[in-house]
Amino acid sequence: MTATRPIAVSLGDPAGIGPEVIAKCWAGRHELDLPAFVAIGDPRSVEAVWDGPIAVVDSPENGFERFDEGLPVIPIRSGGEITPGQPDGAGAHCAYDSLEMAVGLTREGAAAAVVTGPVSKKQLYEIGFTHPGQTEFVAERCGVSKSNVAMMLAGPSLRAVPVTTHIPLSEASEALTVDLVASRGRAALRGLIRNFGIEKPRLAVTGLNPHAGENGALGTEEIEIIGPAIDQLRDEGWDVVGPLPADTMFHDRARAKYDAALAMYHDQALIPLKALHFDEGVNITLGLPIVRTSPDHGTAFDIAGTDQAEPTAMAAALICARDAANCRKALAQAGRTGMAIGK
Ligand SMILES: NC(=O)C1=CN([C@@H]2O[C@H](COP(=O)(O)OP(=O)(O)OC[C@H]3O[C@@H](n4cnc5c(N)ncnc54)[C@H](O)[C@@H]3O)[C@@H](O)[C@H]2O)C=CC1
Ligand SMILES: NCC(=O)COP(=O)(O)O
Repeated sequence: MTATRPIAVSLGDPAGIGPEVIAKCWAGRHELDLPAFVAIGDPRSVEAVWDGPIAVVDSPENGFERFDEGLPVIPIRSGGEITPGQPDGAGAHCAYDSLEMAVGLTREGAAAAVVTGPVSKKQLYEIGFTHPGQTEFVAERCGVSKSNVAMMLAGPSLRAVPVTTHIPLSEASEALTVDLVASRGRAALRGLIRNFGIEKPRLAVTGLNPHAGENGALGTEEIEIIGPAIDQLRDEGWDVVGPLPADTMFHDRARAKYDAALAMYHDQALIPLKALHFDEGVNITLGLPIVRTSPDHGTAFDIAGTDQAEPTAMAAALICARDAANCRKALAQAGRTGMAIGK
């Protein structure tokens, strides 16, 4: 990461806890050893929950220069009043515009990485946001097909990637295909090399059904879809095991055997991750030309404005973004892409 390129952080929904956790990160930047960052969003959303110094800036470079003066914020004004815990349409537009600018600044190279603050999917859907989440939005802005990115939730002792993400559970089984499972698996494996520097990544793949289908007696997705996708990845030279029963894949001894778990649906991956690491979980989008991370938690409207929000997951997202950017830089300097083992 070059000296003048901070991380761009979109503040997320102005009525959520994004403004509070990023302000707390700035206040704790020395103890937490955080990289320089510039926030993007409405400065009033920070003022509503924090009485520390704010430096209104006009570019990431300017934010970097003034980082020690106050929390640097590139302003995106919300059209309405901001009341913590009470989201509205104007706030959703502000969250959307902040996200757009943070991604744009990172894509053009003015910022080293993007960290996205928590948004309310419901509020965004109501103003016409057509993507299931920020993951797919960033993928589209980067020109990457949504099936070639993967949403990884990462904590100190578990990394988990769901194949299907923000769709109703009743549709998850229908959405699984050999190609989708294989492409998410490939994105996960490449992502482990490119963002975490793991030279020979090991992937463990869950089944969908109880006991991974019990040899077809409890469901056939393992035989017809997940198994063939694993075979494809193995044929490409990747170290992949599965399909394994999901209920026995996440205890301590099991987790020691793999670098990431590929799960079939959202909660199959996110429940173990959040049970183990809610306060330090990071959401990282794999398969992008830029680095994008986010804290694992949401908008927490129930506690916004009450000074109860823990900044630790946001701090972990900043550190993960810095480390991933540095990892990619080191690979590039070695003339490598990180797209396959040894490559
Ligand atoms: N990265 C993102 O943009 C994400 C957005 N969401 C969105 O957030 C909204 C709310 O989702 P929920 O399922 O309620 O999850 P949530 O993470 O916002 O809240 C769940 C519970 O954890 C608490 N909590 C969350 N973060 C905390 C923190 N940093 N410190 C202390 N307590 C914290 C909340 O007060 C609440 O009781 C939804 O609209 C969802 O779409 C959810 C997850 C990630
Ligand atoms: N459950 C994870 C989540 O909601 C974050 O999704 P995204 O907005 O980062 O795609």
